[in-house]
Amino acid sequence: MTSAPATPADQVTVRVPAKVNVQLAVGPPRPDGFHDLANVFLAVGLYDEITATRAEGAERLELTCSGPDASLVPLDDSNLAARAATRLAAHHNLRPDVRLHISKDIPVAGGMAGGSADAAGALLACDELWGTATPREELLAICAELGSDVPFPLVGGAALGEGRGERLTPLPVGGTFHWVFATADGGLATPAVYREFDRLTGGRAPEPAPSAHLLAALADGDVTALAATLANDLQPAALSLRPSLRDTLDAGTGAGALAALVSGSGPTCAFLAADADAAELIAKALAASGTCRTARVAASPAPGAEVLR
Ligand SMILES: C[C@@](CO)(OP(=O)(O)O)[C@H](O)COP(=O)(O)OP(=O)(O)OC[C@H]1O[C@@H](n2ccc(N)nc2=O)[C@H](O)[C@@H]1O
Ligand SMILES: Nc1ncnc2c1ncn2[C@@H]1O[C@H](COP(=O)(O)OP(=O)(O)O)[C@@H](O)[C@H]1O
Repeated sequence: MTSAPATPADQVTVRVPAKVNVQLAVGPPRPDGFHDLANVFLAVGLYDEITATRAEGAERLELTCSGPDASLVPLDDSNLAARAATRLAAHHNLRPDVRLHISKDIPVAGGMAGGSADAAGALLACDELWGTATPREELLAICAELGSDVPFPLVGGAALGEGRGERLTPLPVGGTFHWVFATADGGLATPAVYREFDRLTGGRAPEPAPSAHLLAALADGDVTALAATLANDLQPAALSLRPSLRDTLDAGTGAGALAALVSGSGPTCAFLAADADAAELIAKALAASGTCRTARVAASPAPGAEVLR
């Protein structure tokens, strides 16, 4: 007996992770305004879900968003998920007749690359919905056009991002790391944080390089060694723009975190815990400290964007 031919799905949902930068080494500004980076991305188990639904004959792409931070997400053409779907349609000479829904759990403008995650998720969801089977290399190239951070959530796990962060080399991770993420009221704009970095460094930062100790700590799954090597060159700039983050970092280390740092351009603060139980205790203490909006636990590494069946 032969089975019926598969019919294309009318709806596809993709789950896609947030990131923390366990090392973010930033060089001087380039002529194009970007900065060369040694950006060690680690995917963490906080996820957005992107659902793409067939909308044949629709005048234009439709976009909705749900979740506690939904009101902060732009629903116009500037939304990175919408831009991703439009870009993939153009790549295949298709009309972007699709309805996208973002179920948002990643903090918005928090330095956890939620918008980038949505773009990567939308690309994968539309590729599956339209049956376009875009080769991985082409998907990654489209991601890199959309933003420096967009290729990573497609891949997940851990990776070194070079250039402006878009050129990825996967990294081995030898264990599970437990984190607490303290979100803040109000975001920080990434370009403003890079500008403040340039002001603080006088535009003369050294060329960035990955730390061999940090890569070894990741590969060994050694939480103590990782805690000793976490580094974010954008942290002084984020603290300069938002001095109250110092209280958040101190509250987490006071509650037993092995290390604390600003996640990427901030203002979310990341705390590395010895294990899952310690992470729960640190999250409770942070929530009670009055120094953050929410405190969430998450484990890493997390997988990259994946279709949920
Ligand atoms: C800082 C990081 C760390 O992973 O992320 P967040 O913490 O904001 O999530 C990234 O570098 C953010 O990447 P992403 O948000 O994709 O940046 P893009 O859209 O490519 O660029 C936005 C703006 O950020 C600045 N930018 C970004 C990347 C880079 N290597 N150098 C830069 O100077 C530029 O001002 C650029 O115009
Ligand atoms: N799908 C999206 N989700 C969240 N923000 C988005 C999205 N698309 C565009 N944006 C815009 O990108 C800005 C940065 O958002 P986000 O990616 O969450 O933070 P960060 O760059 O700090 O990691 C937001 O303030 C918002 O205006």
